[in-house]
Amino acid sequence: MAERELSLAIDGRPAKLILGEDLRIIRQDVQQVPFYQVVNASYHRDSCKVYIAYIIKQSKKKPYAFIELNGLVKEDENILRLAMEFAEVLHEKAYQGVKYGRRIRVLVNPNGGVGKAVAIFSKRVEPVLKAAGCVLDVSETTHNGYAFDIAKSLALDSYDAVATVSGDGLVHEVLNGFANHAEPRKALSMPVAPIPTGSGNGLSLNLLGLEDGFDVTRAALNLIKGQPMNVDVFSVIQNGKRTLSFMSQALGLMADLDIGTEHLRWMGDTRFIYGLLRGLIKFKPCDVQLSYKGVEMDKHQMFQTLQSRRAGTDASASLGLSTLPTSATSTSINGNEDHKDDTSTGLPDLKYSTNDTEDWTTFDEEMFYLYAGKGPFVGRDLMAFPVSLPDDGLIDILVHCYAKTSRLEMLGSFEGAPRGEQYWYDSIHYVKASAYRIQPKSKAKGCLSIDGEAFPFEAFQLEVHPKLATLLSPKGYYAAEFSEPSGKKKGTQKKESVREDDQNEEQGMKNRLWCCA
Ligand SMILES: Nc1ncnc2c1ncn2[C@@H]1O[C@H](COP(=O)(O)OP(=O)(O)OP(=O)(O)O)[C@@H](O)[C@H]1O
Repeated sequence: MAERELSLAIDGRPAKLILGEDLRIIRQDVQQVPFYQVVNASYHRDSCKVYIAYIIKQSKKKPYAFIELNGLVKEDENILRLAMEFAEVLHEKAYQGVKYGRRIRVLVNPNGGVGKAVAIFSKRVEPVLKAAGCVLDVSETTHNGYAFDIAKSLALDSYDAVATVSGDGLVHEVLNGFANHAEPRKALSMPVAPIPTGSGNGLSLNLLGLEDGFDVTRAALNLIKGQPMNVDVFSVIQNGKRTLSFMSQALGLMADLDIGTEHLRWMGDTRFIYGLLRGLIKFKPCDVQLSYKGVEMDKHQMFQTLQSRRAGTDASASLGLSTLPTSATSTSINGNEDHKDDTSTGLPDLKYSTNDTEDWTTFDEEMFYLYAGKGPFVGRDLMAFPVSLPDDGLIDILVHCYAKTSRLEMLGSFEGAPRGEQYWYDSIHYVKASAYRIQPKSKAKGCLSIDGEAFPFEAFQLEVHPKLATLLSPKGYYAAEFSEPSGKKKGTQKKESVREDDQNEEQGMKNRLWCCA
C-alpha cells in the first residue's frame, strides 16, 4: 500500500504523520502506533485541525499512556483535503471489523481492591472510552447485590457490552444477574469486560496477560475493540441453590488465603501472599471428598492440546481463514453438545444428578488444597490452570496432594508460580472434567471460595456449560505464556512455548472482521 503523509504543526512545532503498515508520528522522535491502538482520528474544517487519539506503551515496564494530538494544518485547499482524507483513512483502519462507538453499561465498585476505582475510572478510563466515541451509562455500586440487580433487568438491546470496574467478584455478580434475567441466554451473550481495580483481577490477567493484566488503559482498549469470546461457565449446586461460577472454586489453603484475608484489602493483592505464608505455617490438610467425571488425565496431552489450539487460532487469524471469533468455530474436546446449537432461551438443564456415579472417579488421597476453574491466572502470583481453554467444555481441577508435598516444596514453588511451573510437580494431581462434587467429611471446617466470594463450607456439585457466557478479548484466547520444562518433554523436539504476540492480536482483529453490534 502506498504511504500517505501529512505535514502539520503539533504544539507549535513541525511534525509529520505517515500512514503505512501503522501510524508513524514524526516529531523530535518517531512514534509507531499500531492501528489497533488508535482510538480515534477526525478532521475539523473550521479550525483546520486533525485530532488523533491513541494508547501507547512508552517502555516495557510502564503502563500504556493515553495520548491526544491536535495537529494544525496549513489553510490551503489541497492540504486541507489531504488532511480530511488522512483522518478518514486512519479512522477506517483503526476500526476495521469493529463497531465504532460501543454502548457500554459501566459498573464501578468504589470498594473493590484498595478502594480507588472511582478515581481511576474518571481519570484514566473514561477519557479513553469517550475519545473512542463510546456511549457510557455509568453507575457506582452501592452494596453487594447491586450489580446482580442491574444485570438481571438489563435492557439487552440498549448496550453492546458491560464493563465491571472492580475485581472478579463484580463479574461473578453480573453473570449471575444474567442467569436470572428474563432471557438468560441472550443476557449471557452480552459481552462483559473487566477494568482491573479489584485485588486479584484474575479475569483481566487472563484476557490481557501478566504484563498488562493490571493496566486499566489497556483494559479500556479491550472494551473499545475486544472481540466477543464465548466461554464455558459452571453451575454450582449447593443446598438446592444454583449459582453460576465463571472462574474458580477453592478449598483448603487457597480459599483460606482469599476469604481469610478480606480484612486486609488495603494491602492490594499482597494480602494473598500474607495468607499463603500463614497457611504454610499451619500446614493442615483439607478434609473433603472429591469425585469427578474425568475426561483428560494426562498432563502432557493437555499441554499438547493447548499448543495445537493456540497454533490453530494464530494460523487462522493470520491467514484470514475465519470470519468468526475462534472460540465460536472450535469444538469441545469431550463431545459436549454446544449450547449454541440448541434454541432454548432458558439456562441449560443440569445433566448430572447428585447420586450419579457412572464414570465418576473418587479421589482418595488427602488434599492440601483443591483448586478448580477456568482461565490460567487466578492472580498475578499464580497461574493455577496453565492448560485451561476458554471453551473446551471442561473444568480444570487441581489437587495438591498433602502426603506428597512439604512446606519446602511450597516455598520453592513461589518463584515459578506466575509461569505455572508447579503444574508439572508430581504432588499436583491435575485433571479436566465435565463435572465434580465435593463432600466435606464429618465435622470438617474450612472456607469455600467461588470466584473469590465466600460460600458455605458444605457439599456441592458442579457441572460445565460450554460457551454459555461471553467476554471481550483482544486475542480470542487466554493471554498466558506457558512452557514445558526441558526435563519433562514428551513428543516435543525443543522447548516450546505458547506465547503472546501483539501482531497476531492486530492481525486477528483485521481478519476476523467481527462486529460487536
Ligand atoms: N459499594 C459497595 N460496598 C461494599 N461492597 C460492594 C460494593 N459494591 C460491590 N460490592 C461487593 O464487593 C465485593 C468485592 O468486589 P470484587 O471482587 O469485584 O473486588 P475484589 O475482591 O477487590 O477483587 P478480586 O475479586 O479480583 O480479588 C463483591 O462481593 C461485590 O459485590
